[in-house]
Amino acid sequence: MTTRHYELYRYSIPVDSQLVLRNRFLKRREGLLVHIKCKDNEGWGEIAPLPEFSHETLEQAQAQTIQWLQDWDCARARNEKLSLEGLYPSVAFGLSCALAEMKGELATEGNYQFAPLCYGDPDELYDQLAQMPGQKVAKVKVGMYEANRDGLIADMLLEAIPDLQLRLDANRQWTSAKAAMFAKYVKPEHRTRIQFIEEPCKTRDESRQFAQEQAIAIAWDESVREAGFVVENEPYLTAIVIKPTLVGSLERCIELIHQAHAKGLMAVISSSIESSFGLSQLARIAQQYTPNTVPGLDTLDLMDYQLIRTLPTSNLPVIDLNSEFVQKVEI
Ligand SMILES: O=C(O)CCC(=O)c1ccccc1C(=O)O
Ligand SMILES: [Mg+2]
Repeated sequence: MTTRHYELYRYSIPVDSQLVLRNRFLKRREGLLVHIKCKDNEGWGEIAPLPEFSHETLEQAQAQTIQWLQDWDCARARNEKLSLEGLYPSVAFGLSCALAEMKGELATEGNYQFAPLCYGDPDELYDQLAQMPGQKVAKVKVGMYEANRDGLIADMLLEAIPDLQLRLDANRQWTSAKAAMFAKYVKPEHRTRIQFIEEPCKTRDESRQFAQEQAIAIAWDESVREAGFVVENEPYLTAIVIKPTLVGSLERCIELIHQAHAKGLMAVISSSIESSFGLSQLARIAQQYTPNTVPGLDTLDLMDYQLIRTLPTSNLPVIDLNSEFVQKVEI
């Protein structure tokens, strides 16, 4: 008779309120760690719906996780599998990671060379880029201030660092007029070093039109999470951004990665502001499934602590399951 064990922990880690998510300041990042064990094999996963982005709340995710774990235990006792179909994306992702770890399907090696993220001050980028081995890729958030300022900054960075590739992220903030204003400040000879702008305009059609008119590459991010999304080749589309916590199970993410690669597009594994625990798993997923693409996981510095598993690139203090920021959830 096989025995299964499962445990759930809830964390709440202070984050620097500099973090602006659609003008909302996040004070703490909260989520769950799930631990499952079957005979000698065990696996962990992180379930952390992101306020304003996820449709599910942490309470809903927690209740659904507990129910799934109980159903899973019963199903396994009958030697049946239990599907992750229909679960909230954050729950499906965290549970699928725990299952994959338990089954030894998740490689241990990770890709920790993230694209440094710049929220506004370009000076901070210079140092980081100088220390970056290999491909120099940085990501700058745009669309929060004046579009012409965004254009000037992008052009200045591309001018100053000749081997720099830039990713820009507008989060659908620009009207077509503002997007054109941005482009006006980026010299034509610099535009090919913009790997992509994530969702420049309010609608996909406006973004497509902008890309063609300005000869600037784009990527889908928000669109990837919309119902019925399929990866298709389009002029100037170079990448899709995959935020697994917002997308769903590892299997769904892998399917999207395969679709993207089949069309010659990059698939960029990206952060939903998970703890270092979740980010380390995302770095492993990136290494395993998108080994030639720099992942977009540079969000750990927003937090005050790392959680149990650390990133080799971080010096932040580490907290464990006994910390005041972690509580066991009684099931
Ligand atoms: O993708 C990255 O490089 C960093 C993560 C990031 O930008 C992000 C993180 C959480 C929610 C939304 C976004 C976003 O792409 O705008
Ligand atoms: Mg984005």
